[in-house]
Formats: sequence, structure tokens, C-alpha cells
Amino acid sequence: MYLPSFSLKGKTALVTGAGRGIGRAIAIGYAEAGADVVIVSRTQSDLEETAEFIHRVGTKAYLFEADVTNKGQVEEIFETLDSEHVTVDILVNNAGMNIRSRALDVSDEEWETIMNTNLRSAFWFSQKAGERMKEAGGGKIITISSVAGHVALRTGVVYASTKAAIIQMTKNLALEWGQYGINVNSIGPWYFKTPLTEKLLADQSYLDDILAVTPQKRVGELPDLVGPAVFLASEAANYVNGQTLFVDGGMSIQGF
Ligand SMILES: NC(=O)C1=CN([C@@H]2O[C@H](COP(=O)(O)OP(=O)(O)OC[C@H]3O[C@@H](n4cnc5c(N)ncnc54)[C@H](OP(=O)(O)O)[C@@H]3O)[C@@H](O)[C@H]2O)C=CC1
Ligand SMILES: C[C@H](O)[C@@H]1OC(=O)[C@H](O)[C@@H]1O
Repeated sequence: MYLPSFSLKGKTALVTGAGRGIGRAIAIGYAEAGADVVIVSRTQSDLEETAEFIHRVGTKAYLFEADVTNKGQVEEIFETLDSEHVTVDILVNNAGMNIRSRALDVSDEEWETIMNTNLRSAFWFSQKAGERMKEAGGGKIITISSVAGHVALRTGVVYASTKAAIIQMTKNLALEWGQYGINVNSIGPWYFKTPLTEKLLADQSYLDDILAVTPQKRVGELPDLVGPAVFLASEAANYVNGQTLFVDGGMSIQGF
């Protein structure tokens, strides 16, 4: 039999930033693929909405209202999961944010906030999940980068630096943890309409600029991202490691 399984039945996935946007879509998509889902964000009402979708699909949702930039809260999530004998088979480091300042205007506080949210939190979750996956004999770790980590965008140097660092962190963790059956990969989206980008994409001239450098001439729809996320979390990606999959309508290959 050649076709590996794309099912996530019997697996438990932890998705950070699952209160809305891409994280919510991935969490629901994983539930539709059969997984139970641990969902993390700072807004309980958002988490409850996501959980409602998961329950309708018929799998379990574990809600954690937490700030991923607070190491104590990250540790508490894993301590609670351990105490409830919940094993994280799949980790998606999705939580992220951006403050779109020009380089000369970036404040130290902006640097800290973007770095801690986008990069440091992903490393902390990866360490916690990775040590457990090593004991369990394997797992999947997926971190959401961006085309901004691969090509220069006008959306901020600090954000771009975090997304480029994610691409390299993915390679290094794959190098160290591949021997334990852990697959560590990243997804690099171009623009998708979410609360993070809604205002930008509502500006027609900005949208025209985006479409001008996008071979598929459209921004992403959330199902376009959930498919690759399910693939990388499934057995179908058991020999994919250290890679960044750009889900970008061809934007990152756009030349002239
Ligand atoms: N949308 C796009 O076009 C693109 C997005 N990306 C990346 O995708 C990821 C998701 O983006 P998107 O869905 O658009 O963003 P949204 O702002 O729509 O959602 C972000 C989610 O992360 C949560 N979050 C943010 N900060 C924290 C924190 N400190 N602790 C816990 N949760 C947090 C938010 O919840 P709360 O604020 O309630 O905590 C929310 O649930 C990000 O990493 C982003 O960089 C990459 C390329 C393109
Ligand atoms: C494609 C980028 O990641 C995009 O740029 C932004 O301004 C948003 O932060 C999105 O993440």
C-alpha cells in the first residue's frame, strides 16, 4: 500500500493562537481530521467559540487561557496536560503578531513584544513538547513563519526577523530531533484574510500591490492553509523534516 494516512484520528494537537484567524482554522481542521485539540490564547471567549466548532465535529477541546510570552504559563499548560495524561502528538506554534514600524522608529518594547510573541514562545513550546515527544518516540512540530521570513516585505524588520529565525530554528530542531522520530517543519503563508490583516486587505491600493506580486492573483483562503497543515501533521509527512512550505499563491517565486 503506497498511500500514507492523512488522518489525525487518535492524535492530540496543541495549537497556540487558536482563538481566531489561522490558528482557529488549523484547530478546526485538525478536529475534522480526527484529532483532539488543545487550544491556547489570551481570550477565553474566542477559545470557547473555537471549542464550539471542535465539539460540533465530535472531538475533544482543551482550553487554556494563557499568554505565550509568559514562561510560567507555558510551563503550567504542560504540567496540567501531564497531570491529565494528555499527550501532545502535534504542536503548532501559530501565535504571532506584528507592529509595522519603520526600522528607525522601532522601540525596544516593540522589539521585545514581537520577538517574545512570535519567536521565543515558539521555542518554549517546542522545548516542552519536544522533550515529551522524545520520550514518546516521536511527534510533529509545525511553526507558522511567513514569506516575510524569506523575502523582504514592507511589513516591518522585526516581524521579518522573527519569521526568518523560525525557518532556521526549524532546521536546527529537525537536525537534533529527527533521530527521535520528531518531524519539525514550518509553513510560510503569504496574505490570508484574518483579524491580523483585515484592515490592510481592506485598502484596495494595498491589495492591488499584493496581487501584482502574486502569480495566483488572489490572497489565501483559510482552507488553502489547513490542507498543508494537516499534511505536515499526518503520517503522510513522516519523511519531511526541517522544511518550510510556502503557502503563498506563488509569491515567493515571483520574479520579473
Ligand atoms: N494573516 C496573514 O496574512 C499571515 C499570518 N501569518 C502568521 O500566522 C499566525 C497567525 O496569524 P493570524 O491568524 O493572521 O493572526 P490573528 O491576530 O488573527 O490571530 C492571532 C492569534 O494568536 C493569539 N495570540 C496573539 N498573541 C498571543 C499571546 N501573547 N499569547 C497567546 N495567544 C496570543 C491571538 O489571541 P489573543 O490576542 O486573544 O491572545 C489570536 O488567537 C501569526 O504567527 C502570523 O505571523 C503569517 C503570514 C501571513
Ligand atoms: C505576509 C505577512 O506575514 C503579513 O504582513 C503583515 O503585515 C501581517 O503581519 C502578515 O503577517
